[in-house]
Amino acid sequence: MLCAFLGTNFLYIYATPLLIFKTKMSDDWGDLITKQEKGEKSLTTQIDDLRIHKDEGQSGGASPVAVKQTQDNAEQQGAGENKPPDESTDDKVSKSDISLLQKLLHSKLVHNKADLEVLRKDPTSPLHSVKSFEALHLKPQLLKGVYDMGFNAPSKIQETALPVLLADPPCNMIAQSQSGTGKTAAFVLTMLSRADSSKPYPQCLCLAPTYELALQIGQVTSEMSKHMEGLQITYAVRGERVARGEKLNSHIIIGTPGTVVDWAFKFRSFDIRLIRVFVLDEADVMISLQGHQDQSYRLQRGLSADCQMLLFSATYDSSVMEFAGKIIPNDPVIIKLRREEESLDNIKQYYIECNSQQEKFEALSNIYSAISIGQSMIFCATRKMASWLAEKMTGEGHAVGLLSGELPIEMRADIIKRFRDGKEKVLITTNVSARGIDVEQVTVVVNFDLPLTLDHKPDCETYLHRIGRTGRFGKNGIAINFVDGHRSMNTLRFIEKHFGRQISKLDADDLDAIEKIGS
Ligand SMILES: Nc1ncnc2c1ncn2[C@@H]1O[C@H](COP(=O)(O)OP(=O)(O)OP(=O)(O)O)[C@@H](O)[C@H]1O
Repeated sequence: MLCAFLGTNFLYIYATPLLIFKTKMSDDWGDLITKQEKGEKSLTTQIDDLRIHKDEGQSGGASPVAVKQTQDNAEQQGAGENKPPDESTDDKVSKSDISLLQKLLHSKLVHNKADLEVLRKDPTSPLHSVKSFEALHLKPQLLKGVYDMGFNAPSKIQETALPVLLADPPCNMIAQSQSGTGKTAAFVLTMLSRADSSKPYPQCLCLAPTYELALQIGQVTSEMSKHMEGLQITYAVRGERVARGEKLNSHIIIGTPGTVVDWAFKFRSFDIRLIRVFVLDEADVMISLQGHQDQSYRLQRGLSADCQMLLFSATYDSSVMEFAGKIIPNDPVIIKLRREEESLDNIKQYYIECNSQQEKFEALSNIYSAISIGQSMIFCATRKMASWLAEKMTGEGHAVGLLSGELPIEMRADIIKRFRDGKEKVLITTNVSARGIDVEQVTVVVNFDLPLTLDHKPDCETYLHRIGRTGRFGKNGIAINFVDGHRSMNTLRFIEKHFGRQISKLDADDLDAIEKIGS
């Protein structure tokens, strides 16, 4: 079935002027998926096959280097209630994978109506917001680059962050807001405002947790600076080499902590004391990766006292805050934009009792035949279950997308994009592989398996996150839960009680009743 998504041997992920990611795929996707299901070499590890090519004639690009997937603390998620925990290693998605996936998916701003919280210890730091980029008095070439990217006005977080970021004397900042709200653009703009291309040495240093995330930032930097003649960017990432004693004459370094530490302290390719802007992006991902925290501290300690220090994160828990406090110790302005709350308002919730997997499938078929469903997401406990269901539904003529955490990240992004574009109307997924994705046009969510935590307790937070995506923007949504036995009925009752919202019983054979829920 995946052949339908990827008809060619090569999947092109990017075709920007700067970089082209190209991955060689197996000729036979069916074989690949079978191997994957048998637990042979995971597709994720095949991201090793990725190659990045510099497009000649562009400045600031990376030279060809092999991409190696970071082996970081992959999160694991338990399988469904019918599976013992040791069978639950179905899907593993790391925080850096989720971050990259979000970057690949966010082609435009995520709007967030939540209130911005600003905290500042130093009352002299500026605090006003700007409604236009002109008001920031940017260099004309930079302003041109910003407009060329289609940015007409600052995003919500940029409105408040940019005046602080561009103030003189420079202010330190810790900023948290969900992915897609404009953080990268804000700090890239800051680096480009402060970099002086007439001085032939690195003045801005940006740390990202992984190779791929560093390249994403580099891409934005190159694009935004395309009218700034002479401005040079260097990637300090695995595979890039500097000769011992060789001095960098580029203005901005974007890299991962390990390589930057080597370049700064071992090879002395640049003088870290001359860095004017230090950015640490994706702090929450950074701390999930072994060694990155210590390397970041080491670099931070090498900076001069008047260097502007900035830290960005999509989440803001105590471990991120502790890290942030050490990286940015001096009077940072702290900006937080909370995620908009998900709610069960506007969502009709139902449950259907079934005795077996096959019965669940038949009930699902009845639903799809009785009501006209715009787009729907179906959540399964395990990858195996998701594949089984995808096959059955495809057999019934449904255009189905199957999202599995084992697939390489760019394939997952492609599957999600296809679903967003309406090319598939049904997206079947496991809990883990759906993390971090927002598909707003979904009208029906089906819990083929109810969500459970790793220790097999009802997972109310995940339930809300799965279902909460249907009833957005005042639209009505439908949630259908399959219950197969005593334990899952208890899970359902727990969730019902937790949210204080009724989950009504639906008879899978009563087509009239099913038709009514769709009206
Ligand atoms: N002021 C703006 N106007 C229009 N689009 C914008 C603006 N700022 C950023 N964008 C676009 O919105 C998307 C998200 O922005 P950005 O990548 O800066 O967000 P982020 O918070 O850093 O999220 P992520 O960490 O996922 O990259 C990008 O496609 C970016 O080009």
